[in-house]
Amino acid sequence: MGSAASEFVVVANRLPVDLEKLPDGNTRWKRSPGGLVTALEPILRNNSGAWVGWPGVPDTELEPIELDGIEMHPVALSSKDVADYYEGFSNATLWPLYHDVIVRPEYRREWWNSYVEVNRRFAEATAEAAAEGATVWVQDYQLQLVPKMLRMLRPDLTIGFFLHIPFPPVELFMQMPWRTEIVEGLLGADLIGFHLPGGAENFLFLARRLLGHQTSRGNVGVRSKLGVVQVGFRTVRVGAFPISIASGELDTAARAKSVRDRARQIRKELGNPKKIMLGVDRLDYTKGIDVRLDALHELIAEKRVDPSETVMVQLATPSRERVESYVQMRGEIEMTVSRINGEYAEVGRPVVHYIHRPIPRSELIAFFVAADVMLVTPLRDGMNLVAKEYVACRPDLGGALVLSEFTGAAAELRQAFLCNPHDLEDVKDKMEAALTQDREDGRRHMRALRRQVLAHDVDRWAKAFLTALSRDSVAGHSLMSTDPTD
Ligand SMILES: Nc1nc2c(ncn2[C@@H]2O[C@H](COP(=O)(O)OP(=O)(O)O)[C@@H](O)[C@H]2O)c(=O)[nH]1
Ligand SMILES: O=P(O)(O)OC[C@H]1O[C@H](O[C@H]2O[C@H](CO)[C@@H](O)[C@H](O)[C@H]2O)[C@H](O)[C@@H](O)[C@@H]1O
Repeated sequence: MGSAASEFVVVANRLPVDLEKLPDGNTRWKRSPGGLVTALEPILRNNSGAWVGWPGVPDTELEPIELDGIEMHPVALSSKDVADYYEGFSNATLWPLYHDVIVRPEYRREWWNSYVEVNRRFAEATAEAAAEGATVWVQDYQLQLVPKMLRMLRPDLTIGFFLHIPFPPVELFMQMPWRTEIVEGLLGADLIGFHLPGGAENFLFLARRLLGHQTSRGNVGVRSKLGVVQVGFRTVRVGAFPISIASGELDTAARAKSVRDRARQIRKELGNPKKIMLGVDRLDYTKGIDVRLDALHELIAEKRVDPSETVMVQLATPSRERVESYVQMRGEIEMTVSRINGEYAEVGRPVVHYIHRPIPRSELIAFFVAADVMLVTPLRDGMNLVAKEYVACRPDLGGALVLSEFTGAAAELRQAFLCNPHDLEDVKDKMEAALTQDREDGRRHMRALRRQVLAHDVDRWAKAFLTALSRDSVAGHSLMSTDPTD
């Protein structure tokens, strides 16, 4: 154990900040992309803990540093680690496998070897950072071997693991050449969390069938009724904890005069259209950006949407830009945007406004406030925080949410215009219904959505998970554990 001694440690592939190297040779920290960071950063900031993660640039060794009340422990990755562990095994093997094989996962032994080696590095860095008896919370698919490795290094720790992406059906998971090692790696934790009961149940089935462990049977509840796996003398619990956002903060931010003014200005800058539709995503093939563009294209062609009255804004944050499937998808999306604009735009009035760079958070909130229809159409998504953020930003009860059934968020946001992204006619119908909804119906739906999002914020998510993880609740439960954590 090192001299550092944090009682609470988050371990994630990325630190919440990326180191940016400027052209003049200086460096600065900027916020990292994605929902995991959005969710966890405020929790750690308010609970003064440590965060172990990669600073986002290769070949850079950094000392621990305190930023915004969080003790950052950077883990160095070489360019080869980034290519093999991050772009390779994490994002060209696990990511597509866990997202229903939307693109074909590649199983390469050298990527797996790198994944094992980098997971060991993270486990060692965490063992150094954690105080005797500390609680460690390991995050996501990039680090599934860390729980077991860390338990071997530091049996005194309480270890939680949370998976932010879907856990796939058994038939798909069984493709994985290193399936046993992954399930064993996860079983090093005391508590394994998934967004949805279905993921937890898939995992329990595998622990039983693949590794022959005794497990509980029957359904897992949401923030309640945990499943149990008996691993020798240890009992590992498995549960569903749907993640959320800092909804109160967003609600307040969206009410600010400056934000409302900016929202009005955005509408003006877009040519004062009758309706603004909005998409906000990392540029990822799971997000179904192509689906909503194709739907819009057909709706215009069928004269169900008038391009002189309706615009779409697609904010697409660059992501995983060296992974081949991402390069290809970017080309296809940009081609579709050009085609729609080529066919239907007037000079100075594009139909689709496409921005391929991150925008500041305050600007993003103003876009949420301005948008009449929010388009969230992933083919598969663990949760999708953007859908919840849009709802939190509508204290005026305006707007409409078109939401794919294949997101984790759809399990909670039942009053949205739910659609099947594999059925283009359904997506078109829901987009049209959202554009033409009756004002009072819209307000009623938004009120119900907001009740859900404001009551279940990210603090409640973390509290539910950490309460279930705490040592008291670990002690003395049996294979029939049903402890409520709500
Ligand atoms: N500030 C900022 N945040 C963004 C931008 N694009 C996406 N985000 C945030 O990134 C997060 C995306 O989370 P989520 O929808 O769960 O999808 P994920 O990218 O797969 O984690 C949300 O908190 C978004 O608000 C952007 O351009 N600027
Ligand atoms: O770190 P990157 O490779 O740039 O990717 C960004 C993050 O994407 C994924 O986010 C997921 O977590 C969200 C919060 O739980 C969830 O709402 C969303 O559905 C997931 O896709 C990924 O899981 C993170 O590890 C990445 O940091």
